[in-house]
Amino acid sequence: MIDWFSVKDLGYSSKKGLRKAKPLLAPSTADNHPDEKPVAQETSKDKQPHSLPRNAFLLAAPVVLLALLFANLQYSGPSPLRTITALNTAPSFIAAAEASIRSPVTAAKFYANKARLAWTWWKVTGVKPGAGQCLSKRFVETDFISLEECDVLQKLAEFSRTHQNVGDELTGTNIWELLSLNASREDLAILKRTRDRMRDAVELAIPNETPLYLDYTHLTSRTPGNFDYSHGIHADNCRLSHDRTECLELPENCCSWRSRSALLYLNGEPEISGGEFLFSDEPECGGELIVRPKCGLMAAFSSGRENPHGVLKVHNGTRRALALWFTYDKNRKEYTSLDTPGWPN
Ligand SMILES: O=C(O)CCC(=O)C(=O)O
Ligand SMILES: [Fe+2]
Repeated sequence: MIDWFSVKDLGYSSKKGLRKAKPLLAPSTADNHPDEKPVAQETSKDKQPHSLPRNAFLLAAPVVLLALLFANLQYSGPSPLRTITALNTAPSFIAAAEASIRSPVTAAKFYANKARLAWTWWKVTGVKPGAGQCLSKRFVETDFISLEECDVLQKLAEFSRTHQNVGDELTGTNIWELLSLNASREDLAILKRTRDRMRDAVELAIPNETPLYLDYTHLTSRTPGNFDYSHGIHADNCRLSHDRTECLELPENCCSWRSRSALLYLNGEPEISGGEFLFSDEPECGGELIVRPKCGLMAAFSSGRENPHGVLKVHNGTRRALALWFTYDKNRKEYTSLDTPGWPN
């Protein structure tokens, strides 16, 4: 489940990446030193330093909420969901998304989550999120999984043996391969849980009336290459023309049925240089945006022409990511059966 207005989110900042969450409320002295004698008569002045952080937080919360509300009201363009209709290649997608928002409960969850995501977007990219429009087609999450979980997923990514690119810059592995190579059940359980959580986060942030299914799970490893891009600018469910004004149908075998994409990065901070994820230029989203991959950072977006993206060259190290694609087509679901041999229930 999503951690609404997670307090630990407030510990991050800046374009350059993310620093560790810091607690907002300092532990009280009494907690740290149980043997310390209580002060006999504390004056109200004495109390102030202890209560200030809590008061500051209580005062700041409504101000932040009002600021986010104001940012949303300022935006006067078309409904964010309609914007996707105009651009997305699947015509039924937006009607379904709008219908799903009509339920007051879904709407409340959606807007609360959107306010939180607006804050996260700002912290990660340094750009105000176009007063909300942008967030209906792309968003980022920070601290989505722990360092330990990143390590487990990196270990699974090491199983990769499917060479896919010129110069062997990219290798990837999938669930079938992991099962056939007897990856540990505990590790697979972490993979399963992570991808289910990613699905939930994507479904909540960019909704639709029908359920979202996992279409394909790819654990990728990218190493230094000879080109400027490790993965050139592209869209995931159609083929972008060079001037990016058109997006053509992809061949039958892949992947026009994909509606959502999500990438979760797995490298600890000093492990790699380069390999930045790039959202290509979109004026209402703050122009070209670079997201520096880091353990627990997730970038997610709708898979059509509205989200051209790519990966810059890796300079050092092996860049590892969990890439997921999602579909609304039940027949494309990655697992038709939960009791696939070896796959944790
Ligand atoms: O690894 C990434 O950051 C993006 C990869 C990607 O866009 C893709 O595989 O389609
Ligand atoms: Fe992609």
